Amino acid sequence: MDVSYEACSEAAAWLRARLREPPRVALVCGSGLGALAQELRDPQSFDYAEIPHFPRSTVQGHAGRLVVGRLGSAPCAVLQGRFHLYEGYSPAQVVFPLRTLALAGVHTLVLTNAAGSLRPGLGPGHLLVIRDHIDLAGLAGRSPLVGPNDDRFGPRFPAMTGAYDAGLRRLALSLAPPELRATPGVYVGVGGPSYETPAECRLLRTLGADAVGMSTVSEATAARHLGLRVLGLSLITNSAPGDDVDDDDAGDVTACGAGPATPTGHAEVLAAAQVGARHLRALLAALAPKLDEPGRGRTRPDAP
Ligand SMILES: O=P(O)(O)O[C@@H]1C[C@H](O)[C@@H](CO)O1
Ligand SMILES: Nc1nc2[nH]cnc2c(=O)[nH]1
Repeated sequence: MDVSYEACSEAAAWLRARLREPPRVALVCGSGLGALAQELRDPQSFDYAEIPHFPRSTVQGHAGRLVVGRLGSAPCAVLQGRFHLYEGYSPAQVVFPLRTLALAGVHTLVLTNAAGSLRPGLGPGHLLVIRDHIDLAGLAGRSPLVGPNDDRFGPRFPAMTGAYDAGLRRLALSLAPPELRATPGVYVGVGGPSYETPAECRLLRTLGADAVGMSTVSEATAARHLGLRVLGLSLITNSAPGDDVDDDDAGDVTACGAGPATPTGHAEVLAAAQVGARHLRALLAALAPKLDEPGRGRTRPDAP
């Protein structure tokens, strides 16, 4: 698959030729969160298979469709389906859709995901508003920015301090419906697709993570490289096994958060995400007027 700047530009031009107006905000739907696209007015919809160079979704709960419409007054593109490293996609393939949308006009990116809680008291149905992340794959050399740098995307060495926009985070925390018990925290991205062992959860907690998932970090890294403003929202679908869990008996014991210890399967993650999606939709509707601002464009502070 061609992941070059030229391929992204071709996909962006294909979209722009078909859209009533270029998108300025993009939203990536996490597992089971595709219903977030229902917030869009006057939607236009495209299967990923139609869009030049786009990868294909292989995971249940990721429809593989791009829906573009108005979120409040903001022209918004919703990716109903994302790509994960465990599907066999390279980091550059994982971030191809958001690079395309940036070239099509997007300046603000909302990343959502379904995640496991590592923090006591943070349980299924709660929302972690991402303050910072730990990119385990990226730290091990599987960043989407590895390889020759194309300066047209962004600089060779982008800063990742303040990667998640503080203003958007404050807004999300203040506007979230009370049912979501929204709290700021750190998301750790792991490779998957197996869920974590109790020992791995202990390790991740020691690293300072509050929630664990298999996505988002590559996208946030590429988005900052592009100079996009990023908001990250983790809907907690399960608690990861805690210190109190006997490794031989992990299924029986309630773990560090409320609710069931460790997901026993993706179906449970999808079911929990679908329950929380209703409140996330309300949050998006409340955030909509703040996501687009006249005059705002993609910023590349340290671009050459
Ligand atoms: O795309 P997200 O991060 O929401 O999906 C999560 C992580 C895995 O893909 C899957 C595990 O159930 O859900
Ligand atoms: N890695 C990981 N991803 C998830 N996505 C939803 N729940 C989980 C989890 O417990 N661990």
